[in-house]
Amino acid sequence: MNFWDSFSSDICERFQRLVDLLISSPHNLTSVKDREKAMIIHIEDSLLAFEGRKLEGSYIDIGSGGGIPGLVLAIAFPETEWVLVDSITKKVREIERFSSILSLSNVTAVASRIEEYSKESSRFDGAVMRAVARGDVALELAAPLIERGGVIYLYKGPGWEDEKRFAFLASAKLGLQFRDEMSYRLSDGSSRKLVIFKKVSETPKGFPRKPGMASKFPLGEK
Ligand SMILES: C[S@@+](CC[C@H](N)C(=O)[O-])C[C@H]1O[C@@H](n2cnc3c(N)ncnc32)[C@H](O)[C@@H]1O
Repeated sequence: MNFWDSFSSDICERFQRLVDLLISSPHNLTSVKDREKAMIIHIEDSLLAFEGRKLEGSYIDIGSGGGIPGLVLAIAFPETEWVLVDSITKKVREIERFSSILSLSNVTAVASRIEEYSKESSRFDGAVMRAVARGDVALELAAPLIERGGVIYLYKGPGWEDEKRFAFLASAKLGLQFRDEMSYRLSDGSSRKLVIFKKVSETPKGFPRKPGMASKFPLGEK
């Protein structure tokens, strides 16, 4: 079965509409301006990572930019609830505009640094992050926001091989456990990974650290 055949025509139309909105945004949300390429880089990548998985519950997309992968997953799994966070307000306003045009009632967009948002937010069943930070930094930003038993999904490219040792060191300090590393290939031939960590114990006191500290003094190097 063709990959796209697993989605209804209504859902496929929303993916296409989202790509059109992304590439035509005046706020430079993506360097990919070709519609077909953008379908692969943004929609296919967001979805293939979760092929064969069913998402349920509440999720946070940290460093969502123009809403990727959060908006795509919110469309694909309408029964899930999403909070999409980015520190750049104009990007978040665009996410709000896209959600409204696409009539997505399961998406909330928040303009904040994630380290600040962590202090006031309730917890989520899972977090997704694509192209935000090195593995150890990403895990530190996500861990406090997840329920115990919840899951962090990192979208990674081939660079994961070089950064995984940092992520593993950090995970031990954050009450996280590595669960899986799933490889997939986009239809343009590029290879990707979905890396999965589970929160097995409470995040130790002191996290989140102040804004910027996670990347300035990464846990994977201490
Ligand atoms: C390269 S973009 C990736 C956007 C999107 N996830 C994607 O894959 O297209 C990284 C985004 O993360 C956001 N970001 C980085 N650090 C952040 C932080 N500490 N809190 C909130 N957003 C952050 C940036 O503002 C930027 O929009």
